[in-house]
Amino acid sequence: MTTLAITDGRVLRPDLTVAAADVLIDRAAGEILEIGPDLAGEADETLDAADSLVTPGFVNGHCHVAMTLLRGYADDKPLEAWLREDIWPAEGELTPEDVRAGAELGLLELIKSGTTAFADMYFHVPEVADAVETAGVRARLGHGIVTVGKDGEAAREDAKTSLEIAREYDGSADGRISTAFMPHSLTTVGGEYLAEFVPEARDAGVPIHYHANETADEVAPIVDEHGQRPLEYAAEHGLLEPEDFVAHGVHVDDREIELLAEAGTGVIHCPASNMKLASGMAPVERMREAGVTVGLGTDGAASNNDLSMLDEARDAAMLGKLAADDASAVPAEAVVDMLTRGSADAIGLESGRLEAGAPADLAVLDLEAPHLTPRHDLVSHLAYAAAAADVRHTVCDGNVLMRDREVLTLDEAGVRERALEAADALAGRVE
Ligand SMILES: CSC[C@H]1O[C@@H](n2cnc3c(O)ncnc32)[C@H](O)[C@@H]1O
Ligand SMILES: [Zn+2]
Repeated sequence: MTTLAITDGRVLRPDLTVAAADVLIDRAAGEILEIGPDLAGEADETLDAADSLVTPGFVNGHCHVAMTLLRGYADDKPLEAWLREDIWPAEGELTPEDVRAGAELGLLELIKSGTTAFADMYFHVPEVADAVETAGVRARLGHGIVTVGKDGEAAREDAKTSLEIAREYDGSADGRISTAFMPHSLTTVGGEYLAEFVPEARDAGVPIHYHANETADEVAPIVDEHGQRPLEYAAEHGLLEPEDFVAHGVHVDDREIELLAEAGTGVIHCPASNMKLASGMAPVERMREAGVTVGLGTDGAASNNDLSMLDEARDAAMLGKLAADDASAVPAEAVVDMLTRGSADAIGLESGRLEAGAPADLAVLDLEAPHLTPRHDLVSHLAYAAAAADVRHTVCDGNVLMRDREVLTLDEAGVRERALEAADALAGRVE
């Protein structure tokens, strides 16, 4: 057994207390062996965490990681116009190589900001999976299905692709990659395809992930056409199971919150995307009070415009208070819980907590910074004051992905150069 010790840090425990301790990791198993004093002597390798906070690696519960190529490409529009006028035409030009370049850029950003796991919906998933395997993070990946505007054959092909990808890649990259069946949303995938393919996804044993209740404009047609709220419609189509998770959940009423809580279906709150596209304010406090598992996600870099989960945490706290008209709503502890355990639980991963037996997925944040001084409360700092640049080490599955701010699994300069080239060529093709 080879071991790694994270030494002399302050460790964020599952009960959200902080203790001075070392973390001893079994590298081959990718698991935490022990958290306690003076473990450096038992380790083959050490990672210094003096003056640092050791936290579970952040879990990004909803992303389109390759959309980094479209960062800044189209801003300041609402969802529907943004997708139809700008994003979908550009995505129509993306090659598998572009998606690989965009995914690597996004993964670089995730590792540099302390994220060790993410859920991703996109196309050209083999390229995303390959990049994830190289980068060393954990991911739940899926091919996003859109059937509107397609003939029956093309629509069925898209759904079949999602199922095949989910079957083929589940458990790949030494178990770091898991998958899901991913209909894009309840309005962009026809009910007949849900009826045909959801039972197959259940047979394949993979969860289902989709955008839901993101904008008021997306809710209205479902109510008009089916006489049901979107999540009632989703339940009727077998899309609300404990392993499933929905992105956004902004416009949910009391009955839908009850349905989510009863079903155990997770919600990934994406506050930055919801603010930028002016989609609305999710009732996070009410969902958490009702017992819904709530996690956090960035959504894609084209609607955010970065992939920092620490930014997302701060946004969730701020927006949650505004939505509830209550400064005590969505407090720091709730936000840190959503950033780590909440997202992990929602997307069906064991990570998100630092304790013996848990996956060795963690981030180490440098506390020696003016904006993290003084240190009354480190949970408060994580929720409100820490930033991506404070992350000094990132570890996933027992492997050091970034040491002292140097990413070890990806060549940063090469990744940036390939992404720049791909983005410029893409913009040229779309014009
Ligand atoms: C078919 S792959 C996924 C698909 O989703 C698009 N997308 C990005 N952000 C959002 C969002 O906030 N709501 C709905 N759809 C979104 C992305 O551009 C891909 O086309
Ligand atoms: Zn999305």
